Amino acid sequence: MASPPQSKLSTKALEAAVFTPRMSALSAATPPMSNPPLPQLNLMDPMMQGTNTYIQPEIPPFPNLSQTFDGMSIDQTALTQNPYDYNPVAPQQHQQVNPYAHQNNPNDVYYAQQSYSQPLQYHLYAPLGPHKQNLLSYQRTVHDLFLKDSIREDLQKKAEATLQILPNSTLPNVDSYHSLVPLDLHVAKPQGKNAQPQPQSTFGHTSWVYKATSNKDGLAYILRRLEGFRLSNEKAIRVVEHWKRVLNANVVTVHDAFTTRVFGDNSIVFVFDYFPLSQTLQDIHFGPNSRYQNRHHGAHQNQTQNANTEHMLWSYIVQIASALKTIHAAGLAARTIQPNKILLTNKNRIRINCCSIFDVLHFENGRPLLELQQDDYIAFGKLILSIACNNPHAMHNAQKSMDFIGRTFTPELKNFLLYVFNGPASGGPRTMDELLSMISFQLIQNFDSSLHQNDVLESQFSKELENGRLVRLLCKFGFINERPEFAHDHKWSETGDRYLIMLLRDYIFHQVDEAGNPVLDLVHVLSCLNKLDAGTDERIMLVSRDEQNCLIVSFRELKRAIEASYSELSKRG
Ligand SMILES: Nc1ncnc2c1ncn2[C@@H]1O[C@H](COP(=O)(O)OP(=O)(O)OP(=O)(O)O)[C@@H](O)[C@H]1O
Repeated sequence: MASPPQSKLSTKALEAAVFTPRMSALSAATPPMSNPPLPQLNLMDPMMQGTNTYIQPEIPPFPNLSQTFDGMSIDQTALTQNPYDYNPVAPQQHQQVNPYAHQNNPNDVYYAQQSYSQPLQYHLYAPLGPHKQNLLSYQRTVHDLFLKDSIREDLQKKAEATLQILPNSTLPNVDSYHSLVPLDLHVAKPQGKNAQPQPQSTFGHTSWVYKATSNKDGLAYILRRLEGFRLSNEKAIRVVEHWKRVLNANVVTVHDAFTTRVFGDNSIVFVFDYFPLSQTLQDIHFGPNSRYQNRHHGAHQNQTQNANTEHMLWSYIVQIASALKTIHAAGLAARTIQPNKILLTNKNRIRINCCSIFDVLHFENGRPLLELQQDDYIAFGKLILSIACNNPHAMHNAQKSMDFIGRTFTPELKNFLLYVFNGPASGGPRTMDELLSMISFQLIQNFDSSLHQNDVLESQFSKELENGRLVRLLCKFGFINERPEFAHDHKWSETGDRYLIMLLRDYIFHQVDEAGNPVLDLVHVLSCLNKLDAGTDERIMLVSRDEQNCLIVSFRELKRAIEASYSELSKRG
């Protein structure tokens, strides 16, 4: 019998980390679920030939300045000015939630059907295995070999949200977009005497946000529809062409805008990039489910908490400054810097949403660009002030709020706010270059964090580097070994290549130790499969099942044998 391989991973360390026993223990503990039929994956030739062809599984749907300003105060005219007419109370009246972030609400118009609630079995991704400190430096757990569960689960949820559809939807196809799913749930309102008018969005029109799939490229997009809008000037909609060229990692890219009557009215639709499971800063910081809800920044928090809050604020400031730099350089103004129009798409990762809409809607107003851009700075300051004070109404008592900022955070933050509210001491207009030089140290710090984050992701991805190849190889094994229809075909199963492959499989998967116990060594399996796929010249000893014969054979020869058998199978198929 083949002796156990010299693996760097101890059998003991792996005992608790092997798939099968744990998975079955989990399934035993889990009440049986009425699972939908498994997706039909077509594992045909393209995959086996190493091409990137991927057959989309059918996913079952489920519901839901370097100048100090310390002695200065804020110019009251700047504070009373409200460039965007932003009313922080409005979002509460206009109750909207992301259906993917919440469970079904029976009052919701679209998601009352319980029947298609079928979440993925995330419990299967729970971290398992012994604690790191029990292991020696050369030992690894299974989880060290694959992508972190939290990242995989996050990506799974996002993919699931992207693929979600609305069964029995009566929503029409719009232009080249189909499979519309509404993302902002308009809560059912009482009818008749108590009927209330449909709430208006930031844009002064009833607005709807749909996720939709493009039939040009198959990708998911956001369609933002404004009801009852008549385009009076053809030129207005062409502004979007300028916005299409604004490519910045902190701006939600706009792709198109068109008018339509498919909803039975005159609507204008803007097409944006879709970021699954994103939430607005309004939801995150001031929403009913906000984790900051009962938190009072400042005196009640310790220094570490204040430092964390400031770290988050600088991250927001740097990202918005980057977006504004690109937007202003393109001869445009953002006009939507407000909490309900900034999306959080990942931890501390924000993007300005809905750019271009005001430019189209208020085209006729023709306000000077410089004025609009200066309004962006004030809106920027209001946003940061309200988040720093954890109070959407912080602007109502700006001086008190600024005193609070001065007591709680570093002087740099206060100086930043004074600059965006008051402008430079020289009295000229604010400029992005001046602002950026003021916050240059924070830019470097954020750049550094983002490089660290890249390194973490790269090391995570490297763990999955070879998995695609190995799965294809395992599939070939599965196709070749133990074919019942060829069981009595002497030529197929008993001789040459197939015999070698069978012994190789025993060598890789069916090793036993001196006491005859199975050796479940994942590192041995992975290293054999990698050597086999590479076709190395390393030779191994394969032992027949009756222990009467030994064969010394290289991985290169074994690879050739697998290729030959697989091509014979595909010829017969
Ligand atoms: N580009 C996008 N990608 C993914 N989700 C989005 C995108 N834009 C909006 N959403 C989702 O749609 C929800 C509603 O967005 P919306 O901008 O209408 O916010 P709102 O608070 O309802 O603002 P308003 O009062 O103007 O309607 C957001 O909470 C967000 O989850």
